[in-house]
Amino acid sequence: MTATATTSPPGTPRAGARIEVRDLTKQFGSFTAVNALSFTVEPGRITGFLGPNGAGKTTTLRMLLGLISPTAGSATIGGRQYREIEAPMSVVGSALEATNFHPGRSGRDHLRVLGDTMGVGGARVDEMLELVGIPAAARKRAGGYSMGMRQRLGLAAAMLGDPQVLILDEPANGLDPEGIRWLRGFLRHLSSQGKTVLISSHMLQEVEQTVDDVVIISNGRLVKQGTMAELHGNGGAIVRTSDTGALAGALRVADLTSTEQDGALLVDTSDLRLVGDVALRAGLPVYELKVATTDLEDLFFQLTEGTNRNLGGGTPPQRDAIAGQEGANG
Ligand SMILES: Nc1ncnc2c1ncn2[C@@H]1O[C@H](COP(=O)(O)OP(=O)(O)OP(=O)(O)O)[C@@H](O)[C@H]1O
Repeated sequence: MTATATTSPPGTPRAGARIEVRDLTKQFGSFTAVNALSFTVEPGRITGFLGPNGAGKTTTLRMLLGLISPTAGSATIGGRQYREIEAPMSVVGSALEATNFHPGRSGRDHLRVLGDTMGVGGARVDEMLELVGIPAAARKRAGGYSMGMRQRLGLAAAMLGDPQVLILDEPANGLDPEGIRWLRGFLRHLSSQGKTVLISSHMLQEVEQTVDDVVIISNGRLVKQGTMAELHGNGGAIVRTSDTGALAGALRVADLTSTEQDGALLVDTSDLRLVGDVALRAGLPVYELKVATTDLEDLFFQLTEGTNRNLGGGTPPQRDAIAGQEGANG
């Protein structure tokens, strides 16, 4: 890795910084886009910031990055508001939209201009283009880039200052399955170095194999924060036999609670051998035995869409009509 003012010495991964959002609220006129939102994002983990379209994800990220001011509450990175951070691009890298490149400038030139403002040299630019897999394409005009290439260029820009914290808005958008797999490996590598990674998405399924933790919002409010494992649930075991009542009794004797579900039993343990042994001792056949998993798509829908204001509820105001009220930073 090329030594620059902002690059860590080789082999000494820097610890990331925690993101803390406390009672964060943003109103556009009388419309509350983000409503008393609180959550934390830990270093060394990939956190998915999830919610349906219009839930308030981008608005939250813009407040976190000091692009708009909160109406109330706070959003800090490593204990400081973005605007208080010295050399912020070496602490926080972000890609909010994949489209804001000058169309006539090559991807490489775009990064060079950005690098100049950060004191980062051309070698680092080329290294980042290599890292995101577009070294050749980066010499062409960004106006001709596919969505996936723009995403990769945005990522390279976010990484230029070797930041501890990476904040990406819908980074999987426009990537094909191979691109999503690549992104997963890329982010996993960064989090394993102790960096803090926050990515937004309106689809849980899109990022379910990528993220460790989730923050789910709907209508500007938090509906769930937890680990992906918690979201999947401990599940329990599902067992199917010839005599459900008899197996339920045998499980009870073994101190296991079960409930009938679609002709099978849902048992409050994820130890499948234990359930199989109980059935064997009771002389009952086992037709099916598996860990019960949560249907994430269903869960996400239950948590969010049912109350989504953008699906027929209250009408948000026209963006442009309100945007002018934001002042210079809005
Ligand atoms: N400048 C603005 N003026 C008025 N309303 C706004 C403004 N910015 C956002 N909104 C509204 O706030 C709500 C939240 O928007 P936001 O872009 O944060 O949602 P999101 O979760 O990022 O959605 P998406 O996945 O579609 O990007 C939406 O109803 C949006 O129309």
